[in-house]
Amino acid sequence: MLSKEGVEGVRIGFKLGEDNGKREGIFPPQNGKVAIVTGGAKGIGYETAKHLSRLGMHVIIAGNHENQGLLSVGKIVKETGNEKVEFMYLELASLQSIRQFVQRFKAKNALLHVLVNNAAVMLVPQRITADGFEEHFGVNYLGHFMLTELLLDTLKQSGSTDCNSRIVTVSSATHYIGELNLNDLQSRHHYSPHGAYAQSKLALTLFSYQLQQRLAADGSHVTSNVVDPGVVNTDLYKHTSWLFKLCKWLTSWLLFKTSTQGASTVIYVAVSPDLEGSGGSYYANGQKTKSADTSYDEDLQRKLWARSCKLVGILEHRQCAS
Ligand SMILES: NC(=O)c1ccc[n+]([C@@H]2O[C@H](COP(=O)([O-])OP(=O)(O)OC[C@H]3O[C@@H](n4cnc5c(N)ncnc54)[C@H](O)[C@@H]3O)[C@@H](O)[C@H]2O)c1
Repeated sequence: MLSKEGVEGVRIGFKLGEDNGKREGIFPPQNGKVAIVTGGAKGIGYETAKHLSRLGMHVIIAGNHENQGLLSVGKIVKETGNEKVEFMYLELASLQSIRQFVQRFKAKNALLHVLVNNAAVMLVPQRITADGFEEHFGVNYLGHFMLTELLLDTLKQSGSTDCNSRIVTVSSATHYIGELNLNDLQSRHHYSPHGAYAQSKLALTLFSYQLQQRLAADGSHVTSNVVDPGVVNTDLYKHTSWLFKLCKWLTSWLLFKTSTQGASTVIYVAVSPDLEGSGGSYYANGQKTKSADTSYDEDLQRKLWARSCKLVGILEHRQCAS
């Protein structure tokens, strides 16, 4: 099957966005490329990892549940026939674990063409990470901030003019109602699970745009984009009320996307030739879309960046230079 560039393409079994039928999931093979998918053992991350493997990529599932990760690797190998799929332990709630993950990855001397910042928790009770960060902020945002920062040199080495490396950060429509409280990023004065999740997703969106600016300013062949996968029937909702779960159970066939549908925009942004060299955008339903006005506030982006460097203990002038 030929993709629109005339390259022998791989159909990966879904249609993109709401213009179903106009654009199908046919992408050029990605053999020889390497991807890391955080939280790739289940849900949207699993489908992303599976489809990237089907395209021939070497995929690393980075997650904090080893058994589940190994089971997912086995399923993907069986289903795609691609044996270059592996699990590597990564606990995003621990800066030490993130550092160790990056050390182990770098010891492989592999390139890195796609980083999918996908893992998340949602609506968890007030809890803190190993480093004392509020869990939504620490896992969803700061963990990925740190991971990306430590992998940036490899991403830069792996990208080229006609084949940029790609950072795909999974946000959520919830970011539209998010507020970033620079005076209380850890929600110590007031905690609401919804507010904390929304703040983490707004932070990821601000980060992704600021990262793109910095990458473009230093002429890197790396792009950074954000994706909203839509409302998807996954375990992310396990901390919701029983009433919500009942409604979800009754209506999921109608109102919720499947994980494969949820992964479609993530995969599109990770590999589509349409987006070569293009960064700094927000995608939903396979289309470039406007994110919340606050997310474009460059002053806020820079402030969050500086604060994040401080919180994770990275010198701002390292990669984070303003
Ligand atoms: N499901 C939806 O409706 C929906 C809507 C909008 C955005 N999203 C986003 O999509 C992404 C994927 O979510 P999903 O729906 O597949 O959820 P999911 O619960 O099925 O998967 C989340 C993954 O993150 C991993 N994870 C959680 N905490 C971790 C930690 N501390 N360290 C390492 N990994 C950790 C989990 O193990 C799991 O593999 C998330 O970023 C989520 O915010 C989902």
